[in-house]
Amino acid sequence: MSEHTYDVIVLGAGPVGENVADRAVQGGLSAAIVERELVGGECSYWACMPTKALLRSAAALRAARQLPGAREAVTGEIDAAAVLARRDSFASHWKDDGQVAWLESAGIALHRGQGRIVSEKTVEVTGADGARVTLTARHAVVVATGSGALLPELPGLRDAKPWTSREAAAATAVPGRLAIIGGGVVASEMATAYAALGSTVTMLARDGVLPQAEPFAGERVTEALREAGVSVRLGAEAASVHRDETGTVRITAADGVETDVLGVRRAADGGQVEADEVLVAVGRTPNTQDIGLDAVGLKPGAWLTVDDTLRVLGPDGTPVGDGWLYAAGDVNHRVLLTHQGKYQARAVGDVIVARAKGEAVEDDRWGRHVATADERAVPQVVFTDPELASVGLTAAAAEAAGIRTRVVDYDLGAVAGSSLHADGYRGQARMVVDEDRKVIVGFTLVGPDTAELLHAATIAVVGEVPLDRLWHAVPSYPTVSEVWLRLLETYGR
Ligand SMILES: Cc1cc2nc3c(=O)[nH]c(=O)nc-3n(C[C@H](O)[C@H](O)[C@H](O)COP(=O)(O)OP(=O)(O)OC[C@H]3O[C@@H](n4cnc5c(N)ncnc54)[C@H](O)[C@@H]3O)c2cc1C
Ligand SMILES: NC(=O)c1ccc[n+]([C@@H]2O[C@H](COP(=O)([O-])OP(=O)(O)OC[C@H]3O[C@@H](n4cnc5c(N)ncnc54)[C@H](O)[C@@H]3O)[C@@H](O)[C@H]2O)c1
Repeated sequence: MSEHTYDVIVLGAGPVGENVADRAVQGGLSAAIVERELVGGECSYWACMPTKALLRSAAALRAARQLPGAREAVTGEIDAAAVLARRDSFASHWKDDGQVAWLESAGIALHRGQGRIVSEKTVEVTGADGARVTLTARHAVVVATGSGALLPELPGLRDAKPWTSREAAAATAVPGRLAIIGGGVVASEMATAYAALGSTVTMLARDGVLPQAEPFAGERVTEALREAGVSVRLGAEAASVHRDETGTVRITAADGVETDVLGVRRAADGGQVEADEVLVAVGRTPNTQDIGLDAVGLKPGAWLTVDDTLRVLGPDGTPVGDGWLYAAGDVNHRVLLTHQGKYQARAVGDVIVARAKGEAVEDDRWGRHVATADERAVPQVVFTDPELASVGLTAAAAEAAGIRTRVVDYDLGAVAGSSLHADGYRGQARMVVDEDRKVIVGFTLVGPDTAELLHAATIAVVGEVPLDRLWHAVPSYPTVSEVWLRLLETYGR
């Protein structure tokens, strides 16, 4: 068994692990990363990039079809094979040579295999051939092992060979009929993608569509999915799944309660759904089952709880050992998004360097070594059509947090820039104002091509820019961003 010592050892070479190691090396430490599959992680090969590639061509086609003059130039239908081929290239054909080359250029050592913590600051790596390597960290071990799809205990589900987000992202053919269990982000994006690629899609959205977002956003996306031919069954809950000998999957749905877009509640249709594939998209589970957590007194299979500088906390609420164990990204369950995980990674890499060098730790709110934005300023774009772009708190979440709020809504389609952007542009914007501090604590946009508008709102929320100063941030005419002015005018001066 070979042995190596580094300043920092990172478990998992997803986007988060890569960034932790990079920051540590940039700070003058040595770092090794352990990866059991592909360097680049879920995001690169089975999540963010391939799914967005599946969605993009249809969005461009929709945009062209909404404009006279351009519409006439669209003479055919979407070419699903070409979309899948473009997706393949965005998943780097499921090869990680490019990212391995980047690790080398960044001075990060790579050990391939399953990493397990065996004792304080010590990790054992078991390669595919069974060979073992022991790695010892001088300063820190960082768990960045991410998450996997959660499969609920549903009679018949596992035998029916369901798709998870991985199979949906990497499919080699478009199924004729696709059933989706779930109504969250993966379910909504994949319903949008596969409906556009030609599948007949049925969504069993037990808890509604995008229930974490402002209600108007989920309603607009539900409406749009239905306009695109998706059967959205709000309130319907899958009770059992069976794949017969012909390959057809039958999902029996229990009756539920449906709340329609006007808020009217009624009994939801149970019954059966038939499909060629069933995608299960009901959330994630942490990749901590087999990483040796028991060796340090933690529970295998659990999400890792962390303090402000992302050190893993033990059952007694204090950092494990002398604070040598950190967790960043999906695995700490703070925010399951790539950009937010990478933000944590920068804080973790830098704080490990600071502690190693005996420098001051800046762990006050918005300090260099903490991920304060995770608490109340998380931006997210859901790439449905229309897109949902949001940052910070919804009106309901702000109220629940005890903030005295005023909610301002504006019809996005009524902005001059929107009507130019697309004929029949439909959308809505909401800003949630903290009335005591006169700053924005939440912002949501739902409408075509709103993704790129989000960052202005993120800066306003993170910067806690006072509303009276925002009046001086004048949006250009005629852009969709003029909604900022309209929202301020509606709020009043
Ligand atoms: C379908 C889908 C679409 C998404 N789209 C977006 C999006 O558009 N934008 C966005 O911001 N987020 C998106 N996300 C979320 C995003 O994918 C995750 O937040 C992100 O991948 C988390 O990064 P991570 O590095 O923490 O974990 P991962 O990307 O999961 O990487 C963890 C790595 O650790 C490795 N690993 C695990 N255990 C071990 C071990 N014991 N030893 C060695 N290696 C190990 C894994 O093989 C993996 O490579 C999406 C998620 C899904 C499922
Ligand atoms: N564009 C993006 O930013 C993007 C895209 C995809 C995924 N992601 C991230 O990946 C993570 C996983 O996405 P996801 O869609 O799997 O999770 P999610 O948490 O967004 O949605 C899961 C949904 O399933 C529902 N649900 C839970 N158990 C259920 C059950 N037994 N039957 C029916 N419905 C059930 C929940 O109410 C929830 O609405 C999310 O945190 C998300 O932020 C981000």
